[in-house]
This record gives sequence, structure tokens and C-alpha cells, in this order.
Amino acid sequence: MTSSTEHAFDVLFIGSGQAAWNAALPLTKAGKKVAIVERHKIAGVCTSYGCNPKIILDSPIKTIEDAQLYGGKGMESSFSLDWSKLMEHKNSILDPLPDFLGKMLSDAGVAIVHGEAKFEDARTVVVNGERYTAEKFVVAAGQRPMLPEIPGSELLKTSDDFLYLPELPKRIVLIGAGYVAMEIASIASKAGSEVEVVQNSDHVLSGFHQPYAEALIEKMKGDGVVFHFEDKAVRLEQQGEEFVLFTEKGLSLKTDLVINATGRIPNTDGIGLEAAGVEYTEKGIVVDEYLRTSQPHIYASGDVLDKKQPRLTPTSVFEAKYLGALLSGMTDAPIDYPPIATIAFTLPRIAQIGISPEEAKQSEGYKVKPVELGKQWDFVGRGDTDAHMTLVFDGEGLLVGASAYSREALDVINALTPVITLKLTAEQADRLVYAFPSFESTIAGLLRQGQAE
Ligand SMILES: Cc1cc2nc3c(=O)[nH]c(=O)nc-3n(C[C@H](O)[C@H](O)[C@H](O)COP(=O)(O)OP(=O)(O)OC[C@H]3O[C@@H](n4cnc5c(N)ncnc54)[C@H](O)[C@@H]3O)c2cc1C
Ligand SMILES: NC(=O)c1ccc[n+]([C@@H]2O[C@H](COP(=O)([O-])OP(=O)(O)OC[C@H]3O[C@@H](n4cnc5c(N)ncnc54)[C@H](O)[C@@H]3O)[C@@H](O)[C@H]2O)c1
Repeated sequence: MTSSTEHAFDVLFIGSGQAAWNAALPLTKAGKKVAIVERHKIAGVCTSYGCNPKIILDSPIKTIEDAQLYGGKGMESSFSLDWSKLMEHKNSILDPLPDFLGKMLSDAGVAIVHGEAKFEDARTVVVNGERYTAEKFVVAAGQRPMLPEIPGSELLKTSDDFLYLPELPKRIVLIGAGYVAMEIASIASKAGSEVEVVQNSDHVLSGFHQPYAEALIEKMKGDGVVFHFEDKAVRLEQQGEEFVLFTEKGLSLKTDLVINATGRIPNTDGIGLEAAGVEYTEKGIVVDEYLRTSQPHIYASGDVLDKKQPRLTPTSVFEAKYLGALLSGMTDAPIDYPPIATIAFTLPRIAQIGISPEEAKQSEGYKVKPVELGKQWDFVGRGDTDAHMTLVFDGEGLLVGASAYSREALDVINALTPVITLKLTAEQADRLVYAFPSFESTIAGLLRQGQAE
């Protein structure tokens, strides 16, 4: 050790994503000596390879489609998209963010160490040949794209590449039909690419309300996306300037880019978890209800966990805030997850929170109530008639779940999140006086209908 005092911390984080820095900041403010070790960009996937770049690329595409809904209703202008300029715009906003956030953390007193962290033993982490010790460690190493073992897999690209493409290829093939593939298919097809999707099952977006997923498939087919269901990639070849993807069912898809989006795997390898005595499975690091691993002084948070909660930014933030409170002594309670809202940023979006209609139908005591959002005057006014919602009420008439299929599903689900999380009654919702016109101002009425039936 070069200088044991210099490298001794109260809490050391491996990874600098949402699951780390949202804990590191409050811990530093509480007087703890905190370090974050990051091998790539500060602030992790969401900031540079996930939520943020994706939504900047999606936003103008949604705007164009929204505007097109007014065709024949008083707005006839046409818009076009310049992918390269949009990419430059996105990069100009996001490229500075890792340094900006790194400086914010350093200014607050967090030591930022750039390099790959590896446990030498349960008390020591080595970075760039230097040893770091800490009272407590938090492994927040996230996930990375899974790559299939097929001939030619080295030619495959991932969402990381798509989100930085300087030019949009004429043809794209996506393998998989989960969040990543469906969002990329939505953006790329509307931006002008010919998109094909190879999916190993007969459905898309597992976990979401499937009638909405089926409606989305039909909408995207209308936008030119071609789906090949119950098929798998078996080989990828480069032939001159183009690629050919061969599938199990005998297709040979000629294309300019093949993006693999068959899921993400936890970054549990190469960190020395065995040397530290930290247990993990192929789904991630195993923790108890205090986010403690099999080594009581080593914690883990975020996407790297083996957990049933969705691996999303809000989940990582919630876990990080919990650890901030736990490790600064502000709480000694176990983590208590609230319902977690989730959304696929396709066009239309599909979002949900709480008990799904599918789960409700499998148990006694729930009422499932479809709501035709697209028939409400404000949705009709925007030309947004293909909008639907399904609410789930429990035996006491409280709203416990909501699924939405709508261009505005983000706002709809976020508006219902406090109602579901705080178990608000219609009478309590009456006390919430929202600005009007808005979806929010219909909530008390929806709750009353759910109670009445
Ligand atoms: C394309 C895409 C779009 C997404 N869109 C959304 C969205 O719209 N909404 C949403 O809620 N979620 C979205 N997500 C998911 C979201 O990005 C993740 O849930 C979130 O980033 C997880 O945060 P984390 O801190 O757990 O992990 P990460 O952000 O992955 O951070 C882990 C960090 O650890 C570092 N690291 C790993 N190993 C080591 C090591 N040995 N030493 C040093 N550093 C190490 C990595 O470099 C990384 O920076 C998206 C994900 C993808 C891929
Ligand atoms: N909007 C968001 O919140 C958002 C967006 C993107 C990613 N994410 C996060 O990233 C995670 C990973 O997303 P993802 O889409 O990569 O994974 P996923 O698990 O959601 O989807 C993977 C898809 O690939 C299919 N598949 C698997 N193996 C295949 C094969 N050999 N051939 C063809 N298809 C195959 C699966 O059936 C599934 O449809 C998500 O679970 C989520 O946590 C969230």
C-alpha cells in the first residue's frame, strides 16, 4: 500500500451510476469519507448509454408524429428529421455530463478514482495497482449487453452503438423484442430506416399488458417494421458492404446493421467477488432486505442485484437513497420498495405500475376496469384516439394498478403513481386541485367509478 491513510475510506463504491452517486452524495454530506471507483464514464449507463440519449433521440420523432395527428385538423406543415444533426445535438448536451457530474461529486467531497476495481480480499479493493480499504463497500457495477454465442457475433452491435450512430443506416435488423429492441425499432423506423425484428417468442415486451403490446405491434407494422416471431439468429456474415443474418427458420436477412438486444447481464465477473466471499447468481449479486451481501460489510445496489424489482433508473435511485440513509445511521429499517412505474418509450408508449391486469385476473378480489382514454375530448382534440388504460382496484375499491397505452402514457402513469403508492381514496383525491385541462383532474372521478362498481 502506498499510503494506507490516503486510501482508507468509510464507504467505497464500485461503479458511479445512479445506484452509487445518489448514495455517495448524502453520505459525504453526513460526514463520511467516500470514494467512487469508475472504469468508464462517470454516472453510468442511464446518463450516457440509456435513458438520456434515448429520450433526446426519441423526442423530435414523437413531436413529428404528434404533429401529424393534426393533419386535416388545421395543421398541414411537414417536418423532416436530420439524424446526423440530431445526434450532434444529443452529443453536445450529454458528452459534457460525465465530467460535470464528476466535478459536482468531487466538489461535494467524494473522491473519484478512475480505473477498474477488483476485490483482492473482503477488505481490500485494487485499482490501477493501488490498494483501497473501507469500512463498508457498495458494489453498484450495473449490467452490460448480453451477446449470443453465434458465428459472426463479433459483427453484432448493441444499443451502446445505436445511441451514437453518426448516420442512420438504410436497413437495421434487431435481435430481441424487449425494451431496448422495441424502443430502437420505434426510433429508427420513424427516422427513416427499414427495420426488421427477430424475436424468439410470439410476443413483445414481456411483463407489459399484452393486448397493448399486440396493438403496438400492429401500429409498428403500419410504420414499416417487419417482425419475425419464434425465430432466432444462428449466424451473421459480412458480405461486401452488407451483413446477412441467418435464422433458425431459414431466413437470410440482408442489412446494414445488426443490433443484438436479447437482454443484459450483470457485471459480476472480473470484480473479485469470489476473493471477497460475495455470493452471486447468473442474475446478479444476492442481497438481504438491507441490501447486504453474504459479507455483512459489503452491500450492493442497482442493476447488478439479483432481484425481482425492475432494473430501472428509479429503482437504482431508490436503493441508493436507502443505502445513503442506512450507512449514515439515519435508518435501521429494511428496504421497503414502493410500486415502481415503468414505461417503454415506443410510439405509442406502454406504461404500467402496481398490479397488472394479468396478475389481477389470476387472483380473487380485484376489479379490472378498462378506460377508453382515446374517447375523452382532450385526446380526441389532439387526434390521439388510439389511447387506452386499464385500472385495477382491490376489494376495498382502492386503485392498486394501472396500465396505459398512449402517446401520453408517461404523464398518465406518473399522475397515478402517488394515488397508488399513497393509497388515496376519491375523497382524498378531491383535495388535489390540479391545473386544468389535464388528465390529473379526471383522477378523482376515475377512483369514484372504481369504488362504485
Ligand atoms: C438502452 C437503454 C435504455 C434505458 N432506458 C431507460 C429508461 O428510459 N428509464 C429507466 O428507468 N431505465 C432505463 N434503462 C435502465 C437504466 O439505464 C439502468 O437501470 C440504470 O442505469 C442502472 O444504474 P446502475 O447505477 O445500477 O448501473 P450503471 O448505470 O450500469 O452503472 C454501473 C457502473 O459501474 C461501472 N463498473 C462496472 N464494473 C466496474 C469495475 N469493476 N470497476 C469500476 N467501475 C465499474 C460501469 O462502468 C458503470 O458506469 C435503460 C437502459 C438501456 C441499456
Ligand atoms: N424504458 C426503459 O425503462 C428501458 C429501456 C431500455 C432498457 N431498459 C432496461 O434494460 C433491460 C434490458 O432490456 P433488453 O430489451 O435488452 O432485455 P429484455 O430482457 O427486456 O428483452 C430481451 C428480448 O430478447 C428476446 N430474446 C432473448 N434471446 C433471444 C434470441 N436468442 N433470439 C431472439 N430473441 C431473443 C427476449 O424474448 C426478449 O423479448 C430491461 O429489462 C430494462 O431493465 C429499460
